[in-house]
Amino acid sequence: MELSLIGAPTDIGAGVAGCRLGPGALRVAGIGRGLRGLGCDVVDTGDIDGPPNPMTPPVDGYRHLPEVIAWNVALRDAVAAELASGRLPVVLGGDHSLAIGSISAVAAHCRAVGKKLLIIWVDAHADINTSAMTPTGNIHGMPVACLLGHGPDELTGLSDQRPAITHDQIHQVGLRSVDAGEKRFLAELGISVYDMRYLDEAGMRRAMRRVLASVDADTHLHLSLDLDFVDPAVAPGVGTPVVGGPTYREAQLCMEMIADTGRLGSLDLVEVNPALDVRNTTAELAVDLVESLFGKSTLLRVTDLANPPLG
Ligand SMILES: NC(=[NH2+])NCCC[C@H](N)C(=O)O
Ligand SMILES: [Mn+2]
Ligand SMILES: [Mn+2]
Repeated sequence: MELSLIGAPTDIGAGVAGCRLGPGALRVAGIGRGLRGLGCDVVDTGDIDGPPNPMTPPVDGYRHLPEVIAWNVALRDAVAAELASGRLPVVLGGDHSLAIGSISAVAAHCRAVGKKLLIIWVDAHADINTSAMTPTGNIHGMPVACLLGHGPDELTGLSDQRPAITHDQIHQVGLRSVDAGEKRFLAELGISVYDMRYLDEAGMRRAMRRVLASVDADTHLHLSLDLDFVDPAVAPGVGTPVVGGPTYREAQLCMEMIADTGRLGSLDLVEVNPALDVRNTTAELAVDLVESLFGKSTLLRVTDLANPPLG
C-alpha cells in the first residue's frame, strides 16, 4: 500500500483553537512509523499552507468563510495530486471543515476512474448544518451539507460537479449530538445514520455489516474519522467532546471491519486538539485506530469480502 500523509494544520472551522497542532501531534505519536511497520510505503508530503485563524465572530452565519475556502482549495489540490499519482491520501487535520476539500477531490477522482464512492462518516456529530440553522457558525459543523450541495458556492463547488456527492453515498456512525435543524435535515434527505441508540441495541458489528454491505471490488471507501467519535474518557483531546461514545474496543472493531474489505481508498483524521489533550493520548489513539485500519490485528486472519468473519 502506498500512502501519502498530508498535514493541514488549521482550526479555521472550529470554535476552539488547538487542532492546528493536530498534524504535529499525530507525527509525534508515530503515524508514519506505525504505518511503515505494517509494510506500507509512506511518504510524508509535509503541511499544506493557508491563512491564519483570525478568531473573529461569524458573519452571515459563517465564521471565517474566506479562510475556510482557502484551506479547502489547498487541501483539495493536495489530495487530488496524491490520488492522481496512485497514492492513498491520509489527511492529518485540522478540523472537520477540511473534509469538504478532501472529499471533493476524492469524489472527482472516483468519477474520473469509474469507481463507486462510499463515505463512512464516523463522528459524534452529523456536521450537516447550514448557515440558516447553525447554532455556532462554525464550518466544521457544516461539511456534510456542503458536500451535498447545501452551502456557499465556493465550498459546494470544489469538486468536478455540484453536489460533490449524493445522500446515498454516505453512512454516519456514532452520532449522539445532533442539532434540531440537523435532525430534520437528515430525515428529509434520507441519510443513513447509525447513532448511539442503534449501536447500543444492535452493536458495532451489525451496524458496520450494514454500512459495508454494498462494498464490492469497484468501491472506493473514504473514511472521515472525527476523533470525537470515541468516548471522551478515551479521547479527551477534542474541541467538542460528547459523553456516551463508543469504547476503545468498539472503535477498533469499526476500523478492523473497514480494513477487512480491502477497499479503503482515502482517509481524514480530524479534530485532534493537542491543546486540550492529556499527554498526547488522543493522537496516540488515532495512530492505534489507523494501524487497525491498515491491517494490524492480533492474529493472522484470512478475510475477504465474500468470506467475512462470523459470516
Ligand atoms: N466536526 C465537529 N466537531 N463538529 C461539531 C459541530 C457542533 C455543532 N453541531 C455545530 O454545528 O457547531
Ligand atoms: Mn464531531
Ligand atoms: Mn465532525
